[in-house]
Amino acid sequence: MSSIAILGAGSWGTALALLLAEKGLRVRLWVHGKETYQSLIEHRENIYYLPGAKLSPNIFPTQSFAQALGGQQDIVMVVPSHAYRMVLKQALPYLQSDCHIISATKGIETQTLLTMSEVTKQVLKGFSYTYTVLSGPSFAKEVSQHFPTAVTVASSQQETALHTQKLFSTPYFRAYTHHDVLGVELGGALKNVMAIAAGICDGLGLGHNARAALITRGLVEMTRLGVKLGAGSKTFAGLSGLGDLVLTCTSCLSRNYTVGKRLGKGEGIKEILSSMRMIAEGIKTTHSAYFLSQREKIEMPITSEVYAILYQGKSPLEGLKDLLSRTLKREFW
Ligand SMILES: NC(=O)C1=CN([C@@H]2O[C@H](COP(=O)(O)OP(=O)(O)OC[C@H]3O[C@@H](n4cnc5c(N)ncnc54)[C@H](O)[C@@H]3O)[C@@H](O)[C@H]2O)C=CC1
Ligand SMILES: O=C(CO)COP(=O)(O)O
Repeated sequence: MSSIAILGAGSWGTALALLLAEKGLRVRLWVHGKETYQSLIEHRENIYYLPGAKLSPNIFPTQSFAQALGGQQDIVMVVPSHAYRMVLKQALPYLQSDCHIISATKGIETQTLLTMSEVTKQVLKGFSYTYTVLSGPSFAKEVSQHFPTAVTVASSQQETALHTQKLFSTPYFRAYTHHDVLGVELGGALKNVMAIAAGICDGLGLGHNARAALITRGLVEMTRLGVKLGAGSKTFAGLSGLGDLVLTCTSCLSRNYTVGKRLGKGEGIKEILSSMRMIAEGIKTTHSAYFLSQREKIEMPITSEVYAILYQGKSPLEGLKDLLSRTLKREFW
């Protein structure tokens, strides 16, 4: 039986572990927190991040990088983006040459403004490895319940993308290959900013028209930044851009949308964060995207307003009003 390592046992890491274990792989699941580890060992269930899904006997939780990574060829990175660099650095001594890193993390590093493939390149400098990003509209809960799901797996090398496609695909989980690593990464990260904006819009009770406009104009500014950074524009119309935008801008299952909705209803960001155990990547990604837009001189009005609401104390209603009162424009890309 072949095996795989997964670093990160939050909702997504646990759901992917279940999926791969069902395919007959032995999954070595590296767990960050003690409580989560105990829950996985004692209850064979991740009661904090994915309650209700029992672990198959093929999943082996561990807190040791040596145990998780020893002899592994395929390694899934699925920790929050702020922890990605540190976890990969800790993993490095146990990685074998020519290993395959599959990142399922969605985010842009705050200090460096780098995507996860770029962080990987820095940390694994001089080391031989291949890389795939897995992204797209995929709530962990629905995947763990075998609801039909489609994602994108992108690698600069076609055979690596094909390998990842085969590794993850099941009758209910369909993986499409792609070559545009940067575009797929940026789509998955930037949609979280728009999900916060859509949540704010709904929290304020501004209606469906406003939300549809936000999603569409959100896609425009995501694409504009992506293209400036070197991504392909069409990538953003795919599963990792439009697909994930539609999902997370319209569902209360999205943590980012929920953060936005609570902001729109009048709660403060500190209060919201102190009540959440799970990660809402969009909060940090808003910071990164805002500074990227400044650096690249790209107009990103929705991102700028979400930034002002999250980081400069602007009221959500003022933010939305300012978005609507901008000078009139042509609709073009
Ligand atoms: N949950 C979902 O439906 C999906 C999540 N993702 C992405 O997957 C990544 C992981 O998210 P989730 O699994 O949802 O997270 P989660 O919010 O369910 O759990 C967070 C996990 O991060 C761990 N963690 C916290 N601080 C850490 C640190 N310093 N070092 C290592 N681990 C640490 C926690 O122990 C926990 O296991 C994110 O980038 C997210 O955007 C992508 C697709 C779907
Ligand atoms: O990325 C996701 C689904 O594709 C999960 O979205 P949230 O992090 O907003 O819950």
